[in-house]
Amino acid sequence: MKELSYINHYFIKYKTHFIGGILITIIAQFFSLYTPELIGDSIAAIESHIKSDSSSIESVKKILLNNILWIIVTTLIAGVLTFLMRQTLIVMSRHVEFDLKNEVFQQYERLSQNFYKKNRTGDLMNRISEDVGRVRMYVGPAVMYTINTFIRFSVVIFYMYRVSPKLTFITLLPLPILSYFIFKLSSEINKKSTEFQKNLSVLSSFSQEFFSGIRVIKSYSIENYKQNEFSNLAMESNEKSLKLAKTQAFFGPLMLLLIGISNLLIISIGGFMYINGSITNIGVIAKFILYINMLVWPVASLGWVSSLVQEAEASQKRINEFLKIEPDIKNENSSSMEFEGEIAFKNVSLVYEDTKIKALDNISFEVKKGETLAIIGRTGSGKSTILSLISRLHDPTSGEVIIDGISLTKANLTDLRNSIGVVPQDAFLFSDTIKNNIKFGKENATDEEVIQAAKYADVHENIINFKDHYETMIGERGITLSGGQKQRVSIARAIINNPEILLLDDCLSAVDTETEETILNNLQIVCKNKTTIIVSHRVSSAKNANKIIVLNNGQITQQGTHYQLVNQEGYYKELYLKQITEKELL
Ligand SMILES: Nc1ncnc2c1ncn2[C@@H]1O[C@H](COP(=O)(O)OP(=O)(O)OP(=O)(O)O)[C@@H](O)[C@H]1O
Repeated sequence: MKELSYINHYFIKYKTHFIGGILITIIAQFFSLYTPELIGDSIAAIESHIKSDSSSIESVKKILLNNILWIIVTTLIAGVLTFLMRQTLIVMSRHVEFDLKNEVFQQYERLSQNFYKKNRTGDLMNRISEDVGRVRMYVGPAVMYTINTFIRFSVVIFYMYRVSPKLTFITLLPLPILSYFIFKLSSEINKKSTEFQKNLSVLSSFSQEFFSGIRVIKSYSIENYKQNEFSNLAMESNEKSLKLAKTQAFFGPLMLLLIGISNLLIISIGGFMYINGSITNIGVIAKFILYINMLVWPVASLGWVSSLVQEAEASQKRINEFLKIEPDIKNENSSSMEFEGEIAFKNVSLVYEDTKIKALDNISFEVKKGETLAIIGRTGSGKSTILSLISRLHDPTSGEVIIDGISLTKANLTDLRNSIGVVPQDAFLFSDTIKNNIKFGKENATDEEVIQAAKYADVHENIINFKDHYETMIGERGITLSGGQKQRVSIARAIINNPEILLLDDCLSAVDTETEETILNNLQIVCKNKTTIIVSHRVSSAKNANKIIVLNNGQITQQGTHYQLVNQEGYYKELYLKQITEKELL
């Protein structure tokens, strides 16, 4: 219960539901106890009429009618109260589930990229769905059944003891055994159900990957191979579900067996006691049968509840592990800041923690406000890493990244990121309309601003050719954009907010050189007086920059203007000559 103590504050937050639920449960129990009492009394009335003949049939009828009416009324009240009990305690658990999901999600949002590299997406999804779901089972059903059992037990045993202490003791004997077996069975069911669930998530991850990679699968014609893989996984899942069903099938018979034993004990022992006179009427036996049947489910639920609590404890432990993680990148400054866009790297090195790759090695350069810097270099030379340091997705291992004279670690992270427009290499777009994807860069942008940004990114003409224009859905539920279209929508998204700093990570690689030139010319208008950093493999993207740096193995090997670099031996000149020749060949 140590881990579950984390959610105690939710019981305080929802104290009205919680306390209300307990009170309603107590009252419901009292009303539900009227039925056995009234049935017992009715049988006793009939018995005394048969035996003594002293009471007239009319008075017995009156007693029976009266009792039947009371049974209907009290059962109805107990029913309404049971409904209210669920409405308070189970509704409370749904609120807690909602809050906890939000809490976990907020934590996910705080955590930095390293966290996402260390944890698999499936695990992250499980924390927020299955683990939170199990904790809800503790807050809702487990708490509700425990309160219910405790109250019902106390009240029923008090009533039974009042009538016959000896019969009470004997008939209660099988109940702890019942509880023990149900506990064992529930644990087994939970174990098997977890295995089954695990298998199901493997199956759904497999299907998800299959759907995403359907183009590759079809082009390589490996449908049969994938079908076999799927069949094997489905078979495994089938076996696990059969095992689970078999174990679950024991539940009902076990309950019936133990109810049967208890009833047998009441009838036999109660019968002897009636014969030898220690019980005065048969109504007592009827009452006891009904009482014991009322106790069986709460006792059985104790076993079930304890396995629910065990599961919830394990789930909460996993959730707590995530909630306790402190993000590597923290916002240390909450006072609002405005950035001009002067960037300096001072002896910056970065070694990626997990791969131990030294992506940057003692890098120093400066970009003045309004200037454009181009970064050129072979693949894996560290270009994207420089951009990720400017957005502070990582912190350097040594050295300092400075913006407007302030070390990035001291800058307000939210304001910093709001001042930067990023076009990443992979141009990720959400499954939403084109308009919303562009507006993502500026929530309150007008339609005119969206269109203007798309025009600058040279994608407006493409968009208006789609049937639904800017309302066209893209991604899973809509059309598939070409690589170049995606890159341009992504550029529109980055420039719509008119950011002080624009980071373009090889984002024109999928467009032809003509479109590249149009976009670069447009960007010169948009980015007037803004700081721009362009990462590219093409000289054409870099040539107009105020400064170009050439990276190799994380080090700056050359720097200067296009004119200076084409006039010195090195990678830039080689690339320039190669790309000029390619262009001539076209
Ligand atoms: N998040 C990461 N974790 C670990 N290693 C990384 C990470 N990102 C990049 N690397 C490694 O760091 C090195 C530099 O990568 P980077 O992406 O900065 O190169 P790049 O010059 O942008 O390459 P490309 O031109 O192919 O995009 C590479 O060896 C890469 O494998």
